[in-house]
Amino acid sequence: MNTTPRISAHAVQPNLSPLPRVRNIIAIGSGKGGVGKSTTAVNLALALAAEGARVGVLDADVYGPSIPTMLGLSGRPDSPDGKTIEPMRAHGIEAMSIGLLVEQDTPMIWRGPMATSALTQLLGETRWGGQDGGLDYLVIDLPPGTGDIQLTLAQKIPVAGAVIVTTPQDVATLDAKKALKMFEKVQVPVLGLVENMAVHVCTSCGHAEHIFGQGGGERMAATYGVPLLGSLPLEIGIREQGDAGTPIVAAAPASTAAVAYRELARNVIAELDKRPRAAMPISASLL
Ligand SMILES: Nc1ncnc2c1ncn2[C@@H]1O[C@H](COP(=O)(O)OP(=O)(O)OP(=O)(O)O)[C@@H](O)[C@H]1O
Repeated sequence: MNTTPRISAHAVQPNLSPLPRVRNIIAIGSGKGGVGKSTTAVNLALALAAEGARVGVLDADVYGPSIPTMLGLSGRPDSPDGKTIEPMRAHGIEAMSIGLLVEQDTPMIWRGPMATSALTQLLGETRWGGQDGGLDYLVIDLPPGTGDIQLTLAQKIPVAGAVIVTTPQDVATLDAKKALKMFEKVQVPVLGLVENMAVHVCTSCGHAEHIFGQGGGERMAATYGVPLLGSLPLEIGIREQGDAGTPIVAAAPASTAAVAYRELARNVIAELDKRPRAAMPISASLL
């Protein structure tokens, strides 16, 4: 197996101050809620790490943070200097979430600007890659939709590319198109789509069913001229492992689903490779 990491570094939008230790920020968005955005974000992050990269994940879903549960994280992150926060670690990747800073049952009753400012602070004040000499990829799990938070974050954070998650269902692709348009409007390159819950194979009889419809992701990708980066099955193991805090890429790396996430990760890297290179190599930007 070739384990040589193929790490990309890309130009970011002008006028945005890049995070000094982060080479590529990948935003994971969706139009509709519940389509599997967080599940995709954590498994993609782990799959990128399995390709040999140093990876972090930021849970930007302030109103429904699920990354701590999906990564099996508990407790509070450390702040040795009282100014910056150490990211927490799980399954070989770094993670930060508003959910790690508040009680689990505390609702975030914040208006858009407050949530956005809390998130940009969380992003900037976390010592990403502090122990590993930097991160190759920081995966940001955005809240669903195209509201104030997503828009402001997309404008404020130097995102190398966005990945849009949808199910094949019309109501989901319709909203995914809005997310795609939003990224285009704020000049964040759309790397492509992920079609989640594309097919369900019965564990008893092997019958394949397209519960949420068939070909929706492919059609949308063709219509908008963006790649279909991956197609994930609707599978009980993906749900169970997410709930258990050991996502399927970590728990069952040889499973069909994990192999599909690894392919997604390689496609994301390949898409980033097609973008213009950043002027500064990571070794220099880390100085
Ligand atoms: N491919 C899959 N197979 C089976 N279950 C899945 C799959 N993808 C996601 N799920 C499950 O669907 C539910 C919603 O997934 P997830 O929380 O990742 O969605 P989301 O789009 O991030 O939701 P939200 O809008 O709340 O942020 C979870 O219970 C998750 O375990």
